[in-house]
Amino acid sequence: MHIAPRGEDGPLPQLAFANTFWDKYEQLEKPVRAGVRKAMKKFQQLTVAELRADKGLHLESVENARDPRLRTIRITDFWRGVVLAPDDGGDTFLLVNVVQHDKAYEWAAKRLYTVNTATRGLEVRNVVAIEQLTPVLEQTATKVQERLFDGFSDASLTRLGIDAGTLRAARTITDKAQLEAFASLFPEDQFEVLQFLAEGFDEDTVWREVVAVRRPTDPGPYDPDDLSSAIANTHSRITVVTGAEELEDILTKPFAAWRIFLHPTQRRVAYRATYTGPAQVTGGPGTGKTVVALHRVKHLLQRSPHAGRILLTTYTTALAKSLRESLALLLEDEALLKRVDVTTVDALARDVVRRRRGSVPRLCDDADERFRWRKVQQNLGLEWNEQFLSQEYRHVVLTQSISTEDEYLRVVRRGRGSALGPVKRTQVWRAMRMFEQGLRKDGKCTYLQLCAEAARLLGEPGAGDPPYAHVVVDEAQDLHPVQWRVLRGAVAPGPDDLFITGDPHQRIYDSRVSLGSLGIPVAGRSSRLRINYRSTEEILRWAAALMEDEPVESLSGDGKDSLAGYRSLLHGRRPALRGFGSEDAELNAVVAKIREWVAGGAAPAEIAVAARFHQTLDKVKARLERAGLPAVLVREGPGQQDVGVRLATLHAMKGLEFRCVAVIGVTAGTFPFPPAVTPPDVDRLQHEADMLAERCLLFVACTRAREELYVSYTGRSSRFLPAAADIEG
Ligand SMILES: Nc1ncnc2c1ncn2[C@@H]1O[C@H](COP(=O)(O)OP(=O)(O)OP(=O)(O)O)[C@@H](O)[C@H]1O
Repeated sequence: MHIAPRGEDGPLPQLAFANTFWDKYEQLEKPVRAGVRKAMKKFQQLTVAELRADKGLHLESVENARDPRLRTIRITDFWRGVVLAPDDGGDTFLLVNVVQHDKAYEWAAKRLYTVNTATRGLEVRNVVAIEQLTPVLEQTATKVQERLFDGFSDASLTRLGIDAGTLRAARTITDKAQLEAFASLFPEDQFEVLQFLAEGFDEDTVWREVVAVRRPTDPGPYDPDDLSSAIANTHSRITVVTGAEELEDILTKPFAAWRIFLHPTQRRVAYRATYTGPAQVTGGPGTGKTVVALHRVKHLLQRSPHAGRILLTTYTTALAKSLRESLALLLEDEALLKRVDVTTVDALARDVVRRRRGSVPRLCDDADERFRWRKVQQNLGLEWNEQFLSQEYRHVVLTQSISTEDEYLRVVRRGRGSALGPVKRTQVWRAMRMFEQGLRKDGKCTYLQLCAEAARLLGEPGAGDPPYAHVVVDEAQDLHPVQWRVLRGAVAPGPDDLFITGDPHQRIYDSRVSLGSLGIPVAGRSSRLRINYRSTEEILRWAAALMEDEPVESLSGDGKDSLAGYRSLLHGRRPALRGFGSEDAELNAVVAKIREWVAGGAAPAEIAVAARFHQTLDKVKARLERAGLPAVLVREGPGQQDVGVRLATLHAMKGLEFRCVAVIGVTAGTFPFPPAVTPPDVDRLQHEADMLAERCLLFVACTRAREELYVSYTGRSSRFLPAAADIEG
């Protein structure tokens, strides 16, 4: 039980906020928010006895309440707060909602708060709705052969924390859709248990993944009335406020739920005291991998307040900028923030080379690189095209650090699906040499060559201590083995050296790695996140179907990864798929769609249009501007303050998110895009990898949408899309 500090006339209360309150707080009008602040201050100034007697607060019980501990308090003349107040002389008060006057009583009357027998967390249910629904469903359930939870005994369900009221309702459920209808009615932890079971997980896995991550290590005897302990156990939904400053801080700053309420699995992996070596966190889009990476940085900084620097990396400069901003939100202490470098691996490599060698060669961009391979191919009159040569260089020569012809002649070309005998290898090697010499002559290098050089410098004898105490990697799925070598060299092997987050389903640059072989073994230190916090379930299902349940190579390269159990608790409209007879009609339709979104309340900056080609985006921009809608190209790096619909290529959508997303031009000729896919007769494995990367590209773009997803094409639709819609226009 919480022991409160004593005021002169008794204990001062302990104040806590529930997520049900935060969900709506930001949308409340200013005077109502001011009322909340004023009321909450009283909880820090008055003793429990004074609070109960305070006329301004007017702590009042609710008529016909199913939970006698629910009270309402005055916020303004028209708004009331709903508070769970102990009726046993305890001192913890939980603000659960702020609702318009009459509705506050109605809301409160239906709610029942209970302590979960297994997780020991505090849960809320709409007990009135459940009791009304259950007898109706019981009737229909008798007519059905099989119900969703028939395979689980009452004892198993009880062990997992399902209590009598939930059990009776759960026994009536026939399918997943019915279960979803209980999402906002059932107690939260119990609902998650049922969702896991419905997804096919067995009892022990559910215990491990849902119950154990929440249950305190030493739970002691179960006490259904110990509100304070239950509140303290419910980190994922309740935040306890300790001081006046903290209260002011959280009520006045823009609220970002991810800073405070972590899912138990997120909290467990981010705040685990220590990992004995590299640790890995995977999960589908929007499951909070970036959030976990940020909290891990916080944990590492706080754990050792004076020791060593931390590197936080991500894939692009734009994402690094956004990570830096988020980290500043999470860490209020400037001194801690200064100990973190947030950058890309390429920028780190450039820095290492510049420091050690005094200068860095000029970098060759993708177009230049392609041009150079084409020239090499033509000069030598080779049978392989530029794409094949470039991939051979990337996947074999750089990956396996091949530096001599002899090594190349002997190497096992892992991951390649084409045979090359010694004569052919000699020819290909000549191409590799010519490519490297051409770059050297021009004082240039590719990014990957720069990384290879940085990794070599970091590993050189006498190179000194690695620059970082800890490395945290976000968006890890697209890193090439030489980039991993840079990271490996940037931190000494040991406990908490590398913390890696990524999603192999979002691999769009075909980088295949085996982390173990790079000195980054993650076995036994891997976790998975399954709940999507970004998109609605409707968007998520639609997007996941694009992947056709195709198992993809895991992040660490030692098995397969799947999206099993991946889901969202949010619901919304189903994504729209539309086909058009001409590009003109398709472009007009996307402009009309954006107008509709804006009219519906979305700010232009909350909307994105994604297309494969820059030219398509330029056309969209011109039309939007003609329609009086501002638009900005993401490649120009707009800041948060810039208004305008965001226009991005599909590759540039990685890591971003928007309220509404339109993905256009998803036609048969662009997905898959023939120049991006190696023909199977050139290299079978590369063909498969390229096709998968094309699918992933579409998947990534579609999973950026929070509320609305719209996909369109002209003529014939891409084969990755579900059954074609009727052609319009
Ligand atoms: N515990 C949480 N509470 C509230 N919001 C959360 C939580 N975790 C994540 N989010 C929100 O969900 C969204 C997705 O989170 P995040 O970007 O970390 O996911 P991700 O797994 O890195 O996504 P992706 O792989 O698609 O880039 C963000 O808006 C984030 O703020």
